[in-house]
Amino acid sequence: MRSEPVVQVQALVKRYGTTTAVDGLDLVAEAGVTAVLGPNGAGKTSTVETCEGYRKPDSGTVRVLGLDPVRQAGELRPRIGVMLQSGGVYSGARADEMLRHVARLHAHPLDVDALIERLGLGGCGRTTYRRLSGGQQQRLALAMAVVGRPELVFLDEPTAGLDPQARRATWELVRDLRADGVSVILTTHHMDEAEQLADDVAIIDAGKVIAHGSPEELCRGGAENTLRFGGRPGLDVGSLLKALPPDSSAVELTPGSYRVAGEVDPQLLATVTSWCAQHGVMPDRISVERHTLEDVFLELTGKELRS
Ligand SMILES: Nc1ncnc2c1ncn2[C@@H]1O[C@H](COP(=O)(O)OP(=O)(O)OP(=O)(O)O)[C@@H](O)[C@H]1O
Repeated sequence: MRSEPVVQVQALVKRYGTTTAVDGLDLVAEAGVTAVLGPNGAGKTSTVETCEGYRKPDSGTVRVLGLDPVRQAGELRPRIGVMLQSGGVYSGARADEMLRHVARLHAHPLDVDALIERLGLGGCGRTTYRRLSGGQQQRLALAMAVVGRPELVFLDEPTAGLDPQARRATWELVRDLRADGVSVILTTHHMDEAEQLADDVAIIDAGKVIAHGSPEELCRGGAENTLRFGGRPGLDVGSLLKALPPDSSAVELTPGSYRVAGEVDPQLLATVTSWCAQHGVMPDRISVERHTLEDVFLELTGKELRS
């Protein structure tokens, strides 16, 4: 693993006329998989395209693998892979030709045939790009981004519109890239994708990073998690509260239905069950409601993600 961050963005500003798409954004991505989440128009694509060297910052600094993506593009380009949402491909070329062409531009490419099989493109190698389905075009774009064995790959919504099987194949490929020491910056609208794949998540809203951390850290840092259990009505919740860590709460919501809120971890679960044992309470149900990244996102931005 590299010790220096793969991406360092400081006070980035990107404007289009009177629209400020990126508004003083700071982001540090370490080696591994970083997911960039945000509602429509949050500035994700503008940020990522600036990192790829396709857009020039209005102000601020961007370093990718320690290099300036605009001024040192010649040095950077062979070391990164870029999956564009669309375009950049000659639509009359055959899928396998394009992939082999990109592979030849790199010193140590992946095995093209294995990659074609891997992404379920085996049947369409001889098909021209324009005749591929949307999902096939997307998988081909992914293959072209990774075939050169880059050190860092930018994937802009890699699974948008894919069927579940192609989505799983894409996830597997991202996991393999990570295992091979390749870092990935991934924009996505799928929370489960971020939760499944990312070491770190940056949530962007209105051109700024508003939260950054591992999925676990972000879920812990959001609203409290809760534990619910059912027992006989009228239990002494004051006594239960004394057994719990200081920032917890315990209430009887309706007769016989109890809710404990706070940092719900295995220790807290053990404390509640042990308190029940000491007081001769046999819970008839017990459940832990963990906050998902989706909840955290909604709390922070007040917006739903496009699905
Ligand atoms: N080339 C452009 N010219 C003018 N405005 C633009 C341009 N590209 C983006 N914008 C505007 O900048 C803002 C941020 O757009 P950007 O595409 O970076 O956001 P995003 O988070 O990637 O959104 P999405 O999830 O919808 O792709 C939006 O208001 C968008 O309309």
